Amino acid sequence: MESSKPDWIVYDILHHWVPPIAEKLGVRRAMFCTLNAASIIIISGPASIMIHGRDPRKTVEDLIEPPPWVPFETEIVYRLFEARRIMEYPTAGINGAELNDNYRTGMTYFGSEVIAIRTCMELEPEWIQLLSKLQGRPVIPIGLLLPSPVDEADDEGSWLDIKEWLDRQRVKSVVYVAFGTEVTVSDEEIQGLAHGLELCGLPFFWTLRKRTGASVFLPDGFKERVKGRGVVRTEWVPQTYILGHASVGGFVTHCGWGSAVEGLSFGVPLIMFPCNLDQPLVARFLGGMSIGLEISRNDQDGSFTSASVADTIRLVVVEEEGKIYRDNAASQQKKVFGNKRLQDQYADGFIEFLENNRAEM
Ligand SMILES: O=c1ccn([C@@H]2O[C@H](COP(=O)(O)OP(=O)(O)O[C@H]3O[C@H](CO)[C@@H](O)[C@H](O)[C@H]3O)[C@@H](O)[C@H]2O)c(=O)[nH]1
Repeated sequence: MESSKPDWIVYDILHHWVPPIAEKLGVRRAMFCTLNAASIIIISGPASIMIHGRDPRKTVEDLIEPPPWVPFETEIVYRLFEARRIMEYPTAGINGAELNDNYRTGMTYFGSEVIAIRTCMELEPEWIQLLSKLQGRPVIPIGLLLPSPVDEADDEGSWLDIKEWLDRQRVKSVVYVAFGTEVTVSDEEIQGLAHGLELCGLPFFWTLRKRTGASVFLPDGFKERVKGRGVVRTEWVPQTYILGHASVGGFVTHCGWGSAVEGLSFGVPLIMFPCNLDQPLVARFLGGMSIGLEISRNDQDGSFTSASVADTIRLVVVEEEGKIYRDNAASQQKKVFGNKRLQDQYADGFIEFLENNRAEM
């Protein structure tokens, strides 16, 4: 920063050490939140409370209710087994660990002049306004940052091989399965999902990255039984290219905000299997819009059956009773998630804001 003298620095929500350095050097400061507004508000409240460790939520039961700083009614809450996972998360804000995520987020808010956030007013106006009120700073929704179009010459992640397989499948018949880059899906969960995919009878493409479980954890004989119908890849794949392919008809997702937005930007309805962090909140939020359906799980321990995996997939992707999810995903794609003009306006607006509010020389 000292040598390049930027006008602005834009940083992630946990980089609490950036704002004091920038301020000293006269560089303007924008925090960039890659979570949606409802999720970040529910995860961490007003900066002053987070910095001083005064989060009133101390028990699992506290987390299954909306936090006290949300003044309106909402269905966006954790379930019991999810709240337990939140409590156990190593850097969770509510476990009192030094420099925990809530402290860091609080300090980042505190040192920032504005909050830029990957969302838009069409989706969650009341939450965006609340975020600004709670943190006492302007909040700039910068839109959903739509995926770049497919570059046919780009073979990153063996796209051309994958495309060749997708091209051979029927339109809107393939189930794409992926759980992002951070969460750990247990061996037991992988087994349950695998049996469910086998049972659903539809073609599927599963990116099961090594971090979330290697192919050795798949049920015995799984690969042979689904041969020709199912593909399992353990290395990085070009997710947005896959989701944009005409053969994809449903997305089994952990509901990371990035993945959810990508799927919906192509009008692909979601089969939701949220794991941790903001993901359950994203699932409740999008579930409320009926653009996807959660795989039902036991409230106490999160267990689920492979039959419910198969049924949810079939309902969302092919069954007549699930048409509402496909229709809503398609109409929301047009209106909001895939509306390039609208989303570009948000991004352009942010750039304009940065240009009009440069650091004083
Ligand atoms: O093989 C792969 C695997 C992932 N991706 C991409 O990686 C990104 C994953 O992002 P996201 O869906 O947001 O998931 P996480 O990586 O798990 O994201 C973390 O950050 C998100 C906010 O940015 C939170 O919503 C999540 O809960 C948190 O786990 C997406 O752009 C995917 O397209 C690929 O392109 N290929």
